[in-house]
Amino acid sequence: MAGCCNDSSNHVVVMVRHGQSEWNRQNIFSGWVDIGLSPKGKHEAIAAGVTIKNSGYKFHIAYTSVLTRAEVTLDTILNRIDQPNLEVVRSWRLNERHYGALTGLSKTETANKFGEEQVKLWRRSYDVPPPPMQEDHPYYKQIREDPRYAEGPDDGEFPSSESLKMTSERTLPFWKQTIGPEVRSGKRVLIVSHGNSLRSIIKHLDRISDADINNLNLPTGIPFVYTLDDKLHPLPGESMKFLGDEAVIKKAIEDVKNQRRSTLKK
Ligand SMILES: O=C(O)[C@H](O)COP(=O)(O)O
Repeated sequence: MAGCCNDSSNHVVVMVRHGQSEWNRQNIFSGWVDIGLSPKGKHEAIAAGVTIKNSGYKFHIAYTSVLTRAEVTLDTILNRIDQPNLEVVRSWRLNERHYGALTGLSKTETANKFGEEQVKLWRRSYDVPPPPMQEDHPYYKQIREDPRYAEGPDDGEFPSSESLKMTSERTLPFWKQTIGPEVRSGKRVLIVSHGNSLRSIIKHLDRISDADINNLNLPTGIPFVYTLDDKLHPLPGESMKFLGDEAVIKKAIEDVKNQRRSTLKK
């Protein structure tokens, strides 16, 4: 099987950011709002499945968030790789970072109002959270009263806005206590999640500094591979290896980076 390691102390984890969502397409902050995939996102999910299949990967278990855009991307991939019945663990801890008061706002209009620099801080800095979502926010009730959160997060954990650092405080315990032991036991793991929840895991794995994490933009729907040692440290040169066509990958990364500029007023 391609992508397999004979050395049992090496562990393969494949990660994918969900395909483009309707709000990615419209350039709107989504966070915990349950927005579905756009037509392009559905194609990206299929393409991700084809790429993973062509690379020969098979999995023992998959992890995803409780948001539909990630679940649908995962299901699409599993169908393409002929593993529709794979064990799937869903957790709110892999949700997108909570975008607080910015949720539902246009990224372009927000940049026009608060300035590009401020929006870049909110979107990409390590420890600057967006303003909190108050109870009168149009999406507050929809998120807080969603039955999928009946089992958690509890009131104390439920975010009203999250920086990347705050996002890490829920993703990394899940990585270390739930996913990590499975990886170490020899299971091949697939994770389908979100731009910022994955950035928080990548920051940890690759020991990226608080300053440098600013520059990491994850493309939608492009699978990438980590090969880890027994301590779950990436092997040299085996971090974040994107699968697929190089030009497509480069363009997808640029598209995410330039999102806020796409219709910025002159
Ligand atoms: O929540 C969102 O709006 C996106 O999924 C991630 O957005 P970002 O690239 O602006 O962080």
